[in-house]
Amino acid sequence: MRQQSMFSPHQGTQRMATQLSVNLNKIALIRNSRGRDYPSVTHFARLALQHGAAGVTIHPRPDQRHARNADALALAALVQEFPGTELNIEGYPSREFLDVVLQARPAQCTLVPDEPGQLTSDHGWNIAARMDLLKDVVAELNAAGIRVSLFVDPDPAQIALAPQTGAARVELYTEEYALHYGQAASAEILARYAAAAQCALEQGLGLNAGHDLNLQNLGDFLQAVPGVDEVSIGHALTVEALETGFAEVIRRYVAICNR
Ligand SMILES: CC(=O)[C@@H](O)[C@H](O)COP(=O)(O)O
Ligand SMILES: NCC(=O)COP(=O)(O)O
Repeated sequence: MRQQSMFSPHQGTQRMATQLSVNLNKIALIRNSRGRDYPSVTHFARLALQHGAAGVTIHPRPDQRHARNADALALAALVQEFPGTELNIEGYPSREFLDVVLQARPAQCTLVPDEPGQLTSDHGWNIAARMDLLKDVVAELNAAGIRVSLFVDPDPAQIALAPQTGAARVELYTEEYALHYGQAASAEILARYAAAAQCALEQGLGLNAGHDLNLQNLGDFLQAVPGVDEVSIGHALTVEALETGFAEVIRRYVAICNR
């Protein structure tokens, strides 16, 4: 049972479960550092789904430095083996990206306003400024039966515009929360995320969240921010998996060396 956070706007009420979508970008990054399919993105996707994840996420970037377009098709096939699970493909809606998404037909596509060479996603959409583009792209994806989520800052003014694009969900960009977690500013920041979430719910939007969420900061976020349908987590999750398993693997190698 999660502890109730002091910031929870829904204290005393039962929180609906949030779906975990495991982002496999960093598994792909290690794979790409050698020529073979090891570690295999589909193998780790399968492990995630076998162990209770509700879905998997990839964010193929234009330089294909981690998840690649081919991964989209392989993962689309894999989730079919796990009824009720979903593939989420994130990215900037270039023509190349949209063609990959339309071929893979994931349950969800998260549109992110990334520049081609961006290190990682670092801001949400200015929906007012990109309304025409977003309307066209969302219509194209919706026509293919793909639910669309828009990556947004925790800004009610932007979120209030999301329904005009036709998007069904928004994803709150959570780096600011994660960066300040446990610091003096965190209560005020969390309150802003809760207000942004409330705005999304009032607009009838589904609500996702992601970026730099981890085992430490996720629980308080979900207690304080109402109605989060899905979190997508990859970078910290991969590091945490290494931290959890590293010592044991060293122990096994040393045991072999000492035989
Ligand atoms: C859209 C988003 O929130 C990003 O967190 C992204 O999916 C992670 O991308 P990288 O793995 O390239 O940093
Ligand atoms: N949408 C966010 C995501 O997929 C993963 O972000 P991160 O956990 O890798 O920072």
